[in-house]
Amino acid sequence: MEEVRSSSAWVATHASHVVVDSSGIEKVVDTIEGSIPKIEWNHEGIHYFDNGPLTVQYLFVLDALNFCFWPDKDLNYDNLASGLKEAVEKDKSVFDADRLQKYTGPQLRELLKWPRPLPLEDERVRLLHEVGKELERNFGGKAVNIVESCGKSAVSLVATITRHFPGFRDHSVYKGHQVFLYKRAQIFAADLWGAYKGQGYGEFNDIGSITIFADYIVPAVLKKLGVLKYSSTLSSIIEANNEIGSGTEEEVELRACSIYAVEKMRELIKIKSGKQVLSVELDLWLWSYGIQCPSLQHHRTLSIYY
Ligand SMILES: Nc1nc2c(c(CN[C@H]3C=C[C@H](O)[C@@H]3O)cn2[C@@H]2O[C@H](COP(=O)(O)O)[C@@H](O)[C@H]2O)c(=O)[nH]1
Repeated sequence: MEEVRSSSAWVATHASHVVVDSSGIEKVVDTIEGSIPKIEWNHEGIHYFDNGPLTVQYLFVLDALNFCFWPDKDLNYDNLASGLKEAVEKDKSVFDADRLQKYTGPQLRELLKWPRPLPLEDERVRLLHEVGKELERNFGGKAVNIVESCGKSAVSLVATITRHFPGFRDHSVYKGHQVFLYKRAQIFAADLWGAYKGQGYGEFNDIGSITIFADYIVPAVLKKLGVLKYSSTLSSIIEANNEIGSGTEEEVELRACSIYAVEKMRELIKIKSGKQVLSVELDLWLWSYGIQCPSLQHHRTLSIYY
């Protein structure tokens, strides 16, 4: 996504709280020598997959809710993915557009078998309603129709989703510049690509244009790897587990500098080893590395975007 790459680059070159350290990038590239460990999509089989259109509906609902687990220390992505998987295995109509428009908080909790209110529960329910309503209004109720309308282009899939679904329109205005991050729209394309192994509904001729998904894990991993350097103020906010506001300079810089840093890593890998590594592959490696470091301290922002 050109606007994601170029607006993230603008942030990185005007940042005041986060620095992208090129020697840190050099070190990481040297250690992986252009061959990142191949992480299998659908680790531990937590995702629903039937090789058909219902999987597309499942992934779209999953990525509509794929954000902000950290306020509940027991909740994580796997709970969401496997909870939705069990729900749809039990009742194939559970993600029908008309039903998505009616769920309440308690019903979503019941669906996920979560014993207490979910973080940002009202927003999660509102976003389900938004998805159901727009799917019904414009896509015959089926997410597969969005995929089929994008002519095997991940860029046009992301553009269509961010145009029609405000909840996926992950952007900020930073120092007077609009910055596009599009984390959940891009990860939907990547999840399709991963689930269907680049075939069928996962076939994209431009998957290379997808950037990493600027969540709260990847910036922390890049900091741990010495690729990102934080100001002392920012470091102490994160170490103290204090919240960082959505849309603040600090938050935007953490996310945008992560995107920019990985694009730089990609370029350096190409120069050093001639290998064309995808940001999606780098992301999966960085994210998997992150969720295996229980001590990893990530920034805490209440966001519906990641
Ligand atoms: N950058 C990036 N961020 C990702 C994912 C995924 C899962 N992707 C699936 C696709 C292939 C794999 O097999 C995965 O199963 C979730 N997240 C984000 O992490 C956070 C959840 O963290 P925690 O609270 O610890 O569970 C939350 O913001 C969530 O949106 C990813 O791949 N990349």
